[in-house]
Amino acid sequence: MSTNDLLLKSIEASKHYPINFTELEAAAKQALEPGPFGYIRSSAGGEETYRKNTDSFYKYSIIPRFLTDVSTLNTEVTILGHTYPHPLFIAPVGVNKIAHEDGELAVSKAAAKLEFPYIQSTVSSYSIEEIAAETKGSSKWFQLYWSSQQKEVSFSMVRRAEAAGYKAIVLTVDTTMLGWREEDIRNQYSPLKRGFGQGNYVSDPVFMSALNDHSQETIVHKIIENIYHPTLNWTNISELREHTTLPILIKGILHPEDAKLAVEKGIDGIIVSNHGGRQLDGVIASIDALPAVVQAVNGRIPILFDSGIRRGSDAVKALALGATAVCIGRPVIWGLASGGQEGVERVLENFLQETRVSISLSGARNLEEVQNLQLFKD
Ligand SMILES: Cc1cc2nc3c(=O)[nH]c(=O)nc-3n(C[C@H](O)[C@H](O)[C@H](O)COP(=O)(O)O)c2cc1C
Ligand SMILES: O=C(O)C(=O)c1ccccc1
Repeated sequence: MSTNDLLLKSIEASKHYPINFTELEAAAKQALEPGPFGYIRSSAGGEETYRKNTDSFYKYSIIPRFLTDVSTLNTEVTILGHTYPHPLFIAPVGVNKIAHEDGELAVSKAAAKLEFPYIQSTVSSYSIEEIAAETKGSSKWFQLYWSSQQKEVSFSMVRRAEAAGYKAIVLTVDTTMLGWREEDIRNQYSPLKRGFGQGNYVSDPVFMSALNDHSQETIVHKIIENIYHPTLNWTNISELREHTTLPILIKGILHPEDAKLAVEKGIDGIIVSNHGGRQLDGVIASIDALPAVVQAVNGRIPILFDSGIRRGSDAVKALALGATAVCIGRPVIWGLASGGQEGVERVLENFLQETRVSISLSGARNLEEVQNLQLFKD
């Protein structure tokens, strides 16, 4: 099918669903209680970085080329030995059951259907094995939150991901502790304290066997204790390296020197991200951090990107600035909250089609040509 056929198809398919981010968020607000809605929507401190993440995209304008014959389009991207049909990934987002009962199962199934690689969070409501069983043959990566009290739990989860056919490990390094999130304080809302996000822990033999008892209170306490990991450092990454043959990516890089260090330490890829503004408020917008990181890495490892991607043209800008692929966060969860698996499918379909149309209308026919697009910066 040509891009045009697909575009018409998605116009039809989206008839009953919200289309853009603002509409999706409004629909999710209707569907959710203030606690869960606030948890997903909000970010850290005065939400300065949250606003900057999206506002900063406006500083970059695409300068299109015309008369290039854009009748064909190939959006394939090869990352760490695997080829993916498009450079759009699902960002790791935990505790999906706060948005919808089907949680990560709905998201991963929608992702499998539309061939978006799925990055599963450590704090998922469903386990690695439950998701793998429902999405056989699809591309999946595993995001790891380092277990500070029991690093054997980290190694066990990584082994399980490997056994389930996941293709990479994403170690998140910006969440040694949760950011200062005023909305959650206001709402007195902590998903972990309420027992969400346990799927990978309660199914983990190493985690469970170390507990004194299997009461909810003990499980919650131990997860919270483990997820607070301020000691995380480069030595832990070497240890992780010894426990998996999968490629390791680091998520949360913003400084070019950290990007260089990652390359020097043998890390296989990085994700430029500020966690959607949810960690340190006042940090640089993710899109503004990207160019210097791209320069520092100089093509040696793939660079994924997230934080602030709201539509296809945002993805094109990030790719043009040197990202190998981009990850979509909150839009997916709003789709989940408002329409379950079907809602996520609509969001992904719209993202895909807008990205494809945007690439073609900027005169590019593949991702190499997208990378060579010129951007004007205000
Ligand atoms: C509700 C919620 C939960 C998240 N959970 C995780 C997580 O478990 N692990 C992780 O690495 N990032 C997590 N993130 C961050 C996302 O991976 C991503 O960096 C962020 O959503 C990007 O910002 P955006 O959604 O504004 O585009 C979470 C984000 C949200 C909104
Ligand atoms: O809220 C988040 O951003 C996040 O990464 C997280 C951390 C612990 C539990 C649930 C989500």
